[in-house]
Amino acid sequence: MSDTDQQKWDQRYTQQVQRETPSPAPWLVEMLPELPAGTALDLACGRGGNAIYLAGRGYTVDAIDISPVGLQLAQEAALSAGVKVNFSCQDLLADVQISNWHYDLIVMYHFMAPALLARLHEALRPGGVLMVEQHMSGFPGAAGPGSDRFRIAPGELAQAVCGLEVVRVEEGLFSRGEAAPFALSRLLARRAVYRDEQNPLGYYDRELTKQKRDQKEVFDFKAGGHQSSNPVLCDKGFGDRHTSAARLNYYPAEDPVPAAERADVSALGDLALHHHTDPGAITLLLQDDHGGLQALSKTDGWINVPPQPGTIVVNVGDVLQVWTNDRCTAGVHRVLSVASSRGRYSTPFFYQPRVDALVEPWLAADETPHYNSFSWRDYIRGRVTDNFADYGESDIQIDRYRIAAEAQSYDEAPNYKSYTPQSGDVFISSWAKSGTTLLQQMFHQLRTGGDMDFDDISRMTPWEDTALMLDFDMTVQQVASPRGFKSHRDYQRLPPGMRYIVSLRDPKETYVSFYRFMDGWQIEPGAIPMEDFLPIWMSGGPGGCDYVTHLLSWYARRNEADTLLASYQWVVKNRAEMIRRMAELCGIELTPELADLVLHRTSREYMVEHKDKFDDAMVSAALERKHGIPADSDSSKVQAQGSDAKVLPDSVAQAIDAMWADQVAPVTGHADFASLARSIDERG
Ligand SMILES: O=C(O)CCC(=O)C(=O)O
Ligand SMILES: [Fe+2]
Repeated sequence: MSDTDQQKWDQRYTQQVQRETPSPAPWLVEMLPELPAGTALDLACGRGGNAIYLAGRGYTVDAIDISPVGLQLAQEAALSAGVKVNFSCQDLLADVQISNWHYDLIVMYHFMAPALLARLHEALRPGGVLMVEQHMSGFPGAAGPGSDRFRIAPGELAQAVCGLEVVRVEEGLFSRGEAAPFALSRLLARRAVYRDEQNPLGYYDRELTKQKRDQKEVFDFKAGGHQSSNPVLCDKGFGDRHTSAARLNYYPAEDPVPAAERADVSALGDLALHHHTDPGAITLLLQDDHGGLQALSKTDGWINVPPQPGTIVVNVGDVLQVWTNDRCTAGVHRVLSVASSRGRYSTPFFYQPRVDALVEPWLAADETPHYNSFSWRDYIRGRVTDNFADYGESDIQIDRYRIAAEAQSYDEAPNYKSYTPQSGDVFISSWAKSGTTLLQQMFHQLRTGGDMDFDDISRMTPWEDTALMLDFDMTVQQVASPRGFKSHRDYQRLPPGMRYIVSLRDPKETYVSFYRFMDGWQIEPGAIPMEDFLPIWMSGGPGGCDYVTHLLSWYARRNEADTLLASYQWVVKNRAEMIRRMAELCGIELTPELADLVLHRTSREYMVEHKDKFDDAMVSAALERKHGIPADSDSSKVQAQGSDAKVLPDSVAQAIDAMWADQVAPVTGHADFASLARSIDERG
C-alpha cells in the first residue's frame, strides 16, 4: 500500500461533494432479519453507510477504513444520524492484529483483501456471520471498477473464506437503477457454534462416548423455560430453571471430522454412537426412517428399535432410575454406524432437572435408598466434560452413587476389553443363521490342525457384540494364528484392512432358522408366532443389522482379494473347496492330511456329535446367570430340523419378497437370492 491507497481514497473523498447521508448496501438491508444481533465490524467502511445503518439497528459497531477523510465524513454522518460508531483508521492490507476481535457480524463491502478474508473466522464469535460483497469479473460493461484487479472471479469468494460454513452465495448482475448493472459476488458464512467445556451447548463433531469417538455431529440447544403447575415436579426442577436441552443429531456415513483435523482427535470408534444411558430424567426421541438405534435387552442382548412413523421413543434416564429407586432402569442404547450416504438424523429432547437440584431416591415409608444423593450440577458436568476428553476411565455412570454393590448390568464387567485391531485378523461375518458356526469351526480346525479342546467355538473365535454381556476380554491371546473373530456385521462396521469370510443365505431360510433357534430358548415356546417374528429377524442378532444392509455391503466386495464370499448352500455342498479357499486366504499351508481332517470335522455328523461346543454355551450361561433363562433349552446351531423356507407364513414371504424387489434387485440386478448366489458361486 499504502500511503498511495490512503492518498487515493482521501483524494476521492475530498473531491466528492456528496452531502446526502451515505446509504447502506441493499443486500445488508435485505438480509438484516437473518443476521445475528450484537456486535458488528464494518471493514473498509468508507463513508460509513453500513456502519451507521447497523448502529441505528441496535448493533455496537466498530468500523475501520484507511482514509482519514472518509472517516471524518463518516463520523459527521453518524453524528447527524444520532448514532455512535467507533471508527478507527487502519490499513487493512497490512498485517492487522485481529486476535482480540470477537464480533457477531462482520461486513466487508467492495474491498479486496484475500489474506484478511482467510483469517476472519477467528474474528467471529461462535454463531457469528461474515457478510461479503465484491465486484465480480466476467461481465464486461458492468458498472464499478474498470480493472479486474478489484474484482473477484465467479465462485472464488466461497473458496477464499476458511473455517466457516457458507450459508449463502449470490452471484450475477444486480441493478441499482444506474445505467449499467453491477456484477457482484455475495457471500454469507457462519462460524459454527462449537461446544466446549465452558459452553456445553452448540455444535460438536468429536464427542467421545465410552472413550470412543462417535460417528456423529450434534447440535445442542437449551430448551425454553416452561411452566408446570405440579409442585413436586417444579421443586425437582422442571420450572424455569430446568436444564433440559434439545439435540439435533446428524450421523454421516463418513467421518464427521475433516481429514485435516483428524490427527489431533481420537480415532473414530466403530459405532455411530457408543452405548450409554441418558443422564437426565426422560428422553423423548424422534428418529428418521434410517434405523440403527439399538437398546440392550436383558434377555435378547442388543435389539433394534426400528423407526415407526408417528412414534416417539421414550428413554428412561439415570435420574429417573435414582428417583424411582431402581423401579425404572435407565435404558442402555447405542446407534450403529450409518451406511447410507444421506446419513441419519435424530432429535432427542432431554428432560433434565434444575441446575442446583439434589438428586435422590423418592422412598416409600419402609424403603431403603439404593443411591446416595448427589448434585445434578456435578453429575451433568462430569458427563459433559467426559464427552470432550478421554480420561482413561469409564464414563461417569450412575452406579458411582449406588449404595450397596448390587450387581448391575454390563457396567460390572471387570474383564471385558473391547476388540483392538491387529493386521491379519480374520472376521467370519455371515448374517445370523447363515453358516457362521460352520465357518468358525472350519477356520479353527484349519489354523490349529484339529483342536477340539474348547467349550464354545465362540471362545476360540470371539464375538465383540456379545463380549460385554459375557464379560469377555476380546484381546485375550488366541491359541493359534491368525486371530479369528465372529461377527454378524456388515463390512462398514468392521475394521478395514482385515480378511473377511462370509457366507450368504437365502433370507427366507434364515428367517425360519432364526425363529427355530430363538423359539423355546430366549423366547418361550410359541410365545411369538412365526409371523410376528419379523422385527426380531430384522435385527440380525447381536451387533447385526438388517439382512439387506449386510447382503449389499458384502456383495459389493465380491471381487476383493481380502474377502471370501460364498453362498451357505454352496459351502455345505463344496466343503473341500471352501477349505482350500479359506486356507489360501488365511495363509495356512494345506496338506492333504489337514484337508481331510478339516473336512471330517466340519461334517454335519461330527458337529452334531459335538453339538455342545457349537451351542452358544457362553451366551446361555450368561443369560441364565443374569436373567434366569435355563441354559439347557435348545439353542443348537446344529439344528435337527432343517430350515425349510416353505413353512414361512405368506405375510412374511411377501414382506421378504418386497424387500428384495425394492432394495436388492435394483442394486444387484438379481431378481432373487438363487440368482445372486449363482453369480457368486460360479465365479470359482
Ligand atoms: O440417534 C439416536 O437415535 C439416539 C441418540 C441418543 O441416544 C443421544 O443423543 O443420546
Ligand atoms: Fe442417548
